[in-house]
Amino acid sequence: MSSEQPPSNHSNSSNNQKKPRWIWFITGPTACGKTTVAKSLAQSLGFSFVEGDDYHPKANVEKMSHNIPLTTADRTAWLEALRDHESAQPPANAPTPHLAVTCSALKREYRDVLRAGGEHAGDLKVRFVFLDVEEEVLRERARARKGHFAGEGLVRSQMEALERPDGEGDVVLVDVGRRKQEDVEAEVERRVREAMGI
Ligand SMILES: Nc1ncnc2c1ncn2[C@@H]1O[C@H](COP(=O)(O)OP(=O)(O)OP(=O)(O)O)[C@@H](O)[C@H]1O
Ligand SMILES: O=C(O)[C@H](O)[C@@H](O)[C@H](O)[C@H](O)CO
Repeated sequence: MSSEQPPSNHSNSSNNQKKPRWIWFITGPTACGKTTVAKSLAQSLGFSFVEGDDYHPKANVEKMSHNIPLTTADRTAWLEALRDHESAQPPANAPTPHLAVTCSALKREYRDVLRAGGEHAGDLKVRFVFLDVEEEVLRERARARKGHFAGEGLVRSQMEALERPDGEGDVVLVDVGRRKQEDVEAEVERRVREAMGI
């Protein structure tokens, strides 16, 4: 567990020491609950919330809405746009400088793109939560969900693309299959607090 304390606001003036800024990517395949969990985490801990789907180019959304899986080339600019949040100023009125960002981050190489910002800045900590869930549950959630461009037809290809982050030390794995939403949210909050030492 880290002994560093996250800032309660953006100022580091009290002891002149640079306090870390944490960027939490909430990851996993379509309909696993990323948006639900990230919003709840942001609300509970005063993080700013970033919806990763908002940064897809139109062409990507068009493909996904027709159940056509994205390629790595399709995902590159999108991943870079999400990574850019790591170096952007946090909103001035946010209670903390930390972020909760949704991003499927299905493959190791995609997570490595997101890790890159943290490697060059000692005060930036890039971490992941992987929402672990079986395909059948994803199908059910995607089927029940209304008004979203990603439907049940995208689930299979997402599972095929997925490289699980087992053994990656900066990833917190949380089982989200057939568990109540509030239990999942509470576990994610607890695990994130534990990692941050707060
Ligand atoms: N623990 C849970 N139990 C049951 N349903 C859930 C749970 N978490 C989320 N859901 C529901 O599952 C659906 C998918 O959740 P959500 O939109 O948060 O997933 P997502 O991973 O962000 O999806 P996408 O990547 O496709 O945008 C939503 O309808 C949500 O209300
Ligand atoms: O990597 C991908 O194929 C995409 O990021 C998808 O995962 C979508 O963004 C999301 O799941 C649908 O809302």
